[in-house]
Amino acid sequence: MSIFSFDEEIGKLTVNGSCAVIDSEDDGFEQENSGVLWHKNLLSENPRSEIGSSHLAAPSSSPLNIVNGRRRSSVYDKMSVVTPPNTRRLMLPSNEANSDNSSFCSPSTLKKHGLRVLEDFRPIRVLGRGAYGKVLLVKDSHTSRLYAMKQLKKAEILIHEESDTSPNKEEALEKRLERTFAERTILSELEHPNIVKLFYTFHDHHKLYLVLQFIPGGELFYHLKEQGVLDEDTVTFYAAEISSALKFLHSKGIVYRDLKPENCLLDERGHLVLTDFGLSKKSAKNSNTATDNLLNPGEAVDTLYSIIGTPEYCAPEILEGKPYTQNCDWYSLGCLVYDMLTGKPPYTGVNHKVILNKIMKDKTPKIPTYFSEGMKDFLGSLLKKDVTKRWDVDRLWNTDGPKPKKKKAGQAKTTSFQSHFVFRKIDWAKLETGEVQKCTTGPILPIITNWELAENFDTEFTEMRLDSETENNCINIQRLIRPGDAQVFQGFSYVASTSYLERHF
Ligand SMILES: Nc1ncnc2c1ncn2[C@@H]1O[C@H](COP(=O)(O)OP(=O)(O)OP(=O)(O)O)[C@@H](O)[C@H]1O
Repeated sequence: MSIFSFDEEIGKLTVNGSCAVIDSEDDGFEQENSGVLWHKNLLSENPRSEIGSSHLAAPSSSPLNIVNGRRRSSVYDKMSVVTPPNTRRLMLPSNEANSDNSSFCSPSTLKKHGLRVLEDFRPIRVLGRGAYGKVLLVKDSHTSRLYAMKQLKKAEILIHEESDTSPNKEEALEKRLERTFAERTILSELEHPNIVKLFYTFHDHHKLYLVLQFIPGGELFYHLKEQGVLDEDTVTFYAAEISSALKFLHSKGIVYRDLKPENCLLDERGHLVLTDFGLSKKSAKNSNTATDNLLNPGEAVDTLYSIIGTPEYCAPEILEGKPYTQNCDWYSLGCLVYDMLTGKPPYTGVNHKVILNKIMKDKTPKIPTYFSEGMKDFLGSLLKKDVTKRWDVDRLWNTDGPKPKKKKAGQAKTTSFQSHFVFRKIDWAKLETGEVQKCTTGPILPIITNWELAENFDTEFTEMRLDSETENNCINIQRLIRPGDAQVFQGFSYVASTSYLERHF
């Protein structure tokens, strides 16, 4: 199905491609005054901001970082970026193409065309917050089903830092737009038991909305904070579920690029679900082909160049600004496994340069001597800074043919990732068909007495008032969005197929 079909259909119904502007009462749940973006509040309340005012001035592109304990936000384009040769450019509209900012339609028009609108959902509480907006627990007013609604503020995506005088402003904007569409486009094409499901997307004057499956067990980050460290069996179970999701993504030509505990959620049975595909990248090679047109086993997706991700979990080749492939995700898996076992990733630092220096100084990461021999071997193979010596897991992956022999602990060479000693208790065949996820429980069973309470999410979010934005230091959105800017979000709206919706409810 064409990913841009809905808005394009509606576009045809309008005169000169313009639709009615949504009334001010159709704004988001937050009861913001129409057209107002609350900057000071966004900054002071953002729990991920540790940092000084220069970072705070630009939430959309800042390396927002830890404040409470270990929480880290992803880094976008703050660091220098070499333009990827295969980046698909979004066409920015010319000013005369649309001079009234009205690339979206009224709720009644959207409804008529089977699209969802904000008023279909009742907000219940805040689940989390990221660089561009909040994630809310919402209830469908028609069906009473619960969803996680990710809201992205258009102005945050469109505006530039006033201090940014670089000639590449337009290019940076294109990249932000591309990433915004990437999450919606990539998720709408995927179905895997360890990847969050996307049901609907739509947009109004101020925001873009992604209506996702609500994963009630909270972030792995939250459970790590509660438990400190996890035992090897628990960690290898999660590593197997993440690997299955990563291998699936790579086979579709997608690099995830943002593996970290904050993006790993636990479902009601304690199985791991990857969320936040805002930094994922689909290979240009097969972006115009059917989604089931797989790359050959082990074939690399296009080489990428953007420095992106969360530095503590980033592969050295990304931090160095070198070209990289999907193999970067396997290095990040090594960092995450190390983090779950020890309480922190192998290299930490205030920015990517500090982390890179530490990686370069070290011959190999310091793997604690108390780890089992199998785990030392596993981590040593994933955390190789030289990508040519690192495990090429996509090539080593093996579920076909006879069951591979399990390797002994400490055996460095393995012919199959799945047959490594650390995975000796994993039933890969059942994991990959989704039977494990459907019929068994994971090692940590989240306590859920009432799904609407979102008990496994940080109270700093769940106790946040839904209308917490205050009127201080507001910036009028109309001054920030230039005529024609809003047009760039055309094509964002989406409804999953009926069979997909039925399969997951
Ligand atoms: N489907 C979901 N179910 C439950 N909670 C969710 C879901 N999606 C996101 N969240 C919560 O909201 C938080 C922020 O979501 P997400 O990481 O997608 O936002 P983001 O803006 O991309 O963040 P970042 O700036 O860190 O990249 C998550 O860490 C999680 O706690």
